[in-house]
Amino acid sequence: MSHLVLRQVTKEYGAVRVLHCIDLEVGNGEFVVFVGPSGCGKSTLLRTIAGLERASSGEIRLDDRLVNDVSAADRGLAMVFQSYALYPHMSVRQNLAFGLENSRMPRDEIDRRVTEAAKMLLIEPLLNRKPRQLSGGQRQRVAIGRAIVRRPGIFLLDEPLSNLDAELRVVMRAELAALHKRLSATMIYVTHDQTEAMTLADRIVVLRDGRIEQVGTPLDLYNNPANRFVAGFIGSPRMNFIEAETIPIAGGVGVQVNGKQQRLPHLDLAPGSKIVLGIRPHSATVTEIDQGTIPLELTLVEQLGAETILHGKTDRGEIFTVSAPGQGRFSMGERIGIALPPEDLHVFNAEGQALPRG
Ligand SMILES: Nc1ncnc2c1ncn2[C@@H]1O[C@H](COP(=O)(O)OP(=O)(O)OP(=O)(O)O)[C@@H](O)[C@H]1O
Repeated sequence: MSHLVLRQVTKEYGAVRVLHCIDLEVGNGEFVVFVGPSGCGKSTLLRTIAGLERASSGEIRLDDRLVNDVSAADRGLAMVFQSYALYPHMSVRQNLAFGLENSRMPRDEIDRRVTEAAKMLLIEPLLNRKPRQLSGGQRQRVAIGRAIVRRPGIFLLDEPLSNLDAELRVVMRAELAALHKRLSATMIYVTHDQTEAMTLADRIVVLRDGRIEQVGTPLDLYNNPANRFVAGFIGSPRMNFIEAETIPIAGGVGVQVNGKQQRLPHLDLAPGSKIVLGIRPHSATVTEIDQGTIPLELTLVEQLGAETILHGKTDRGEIFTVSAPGQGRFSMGERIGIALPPEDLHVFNAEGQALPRG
């Protein structure tokens, strides 16, 4: 179990900078997840920590040791790839043992570690099979086992579940969470799946265009996104955004929603400021079209059993999603009213930065 510090880490490929001044600390035993859209630099950051890429500038410290010039093999980390990267001609047992044999570890210690990892991952009966004789989930277990036997300071996992079907992903997600607890291991995990990030992480790092947008616990990011990008990225279905302009309301400012004034408490803005209101689909409520509610024309109705997800367009053409509890009778083309409870509204300025809420 190791602890990692990144200070002002940048990575450039030629003239293109793909990581910008990354500052981050990952504590002993922490499970940290990097999320962000495709191409934002998640894998590059992980590979730079692993030593598979060299940082262009900045410092990488593992347990207070500067490791910028230390090779990947000597950093004491283990990486698990999306592609599993198993040796096809070797048995599961040989795949698990291979890295240890290369380090000239005594045979009985290798056998002990292989057996222990195989037991932990429930792959003992598969030890004599070749990778092609395994299912996707079993292969991924072997890939994780190969990391476990090395007893690394940090596990680095690059989209390890993305080749699995939806059901197996959920099972493996739970197993990974249990494994993290059991090993008390430091883990850094890359995914573009925000549900995976929410369910696994102690802390999430949201990246965009090679920069950190926000770092926090899953609920920190969900409840208090620092900006519109994080607000839209964390939470499913994604947050709705509605453009508005502040108006003076007795003792403060507010907004006008469909002819009705709504106060925005604790908002320190001049009247006439352009803002964006954010509301999660599970916070907005479906009601009659009335003064103060936003009319929505439904374009898609998704019956999920316990809830109905309604997608539609406002009269201004903004796309809006709302969740109605239960199995309501809605049809496409129908017009409904949406109420925005003021206590659940997020407010962003014109630049997309979140404004403090009461
Ligand atoms: N070897 C390379 N040479 C040049 N550019 C690269 C190289 N590797 C990555 N990049 C660029 O760096 C940026 C970040 O890539 P990276 O693979 O880290 O993104 P990612 O967030 O992991 O994306 P994805 O989710 O699609 O895997 C991308 O714009 C990519 O094109």
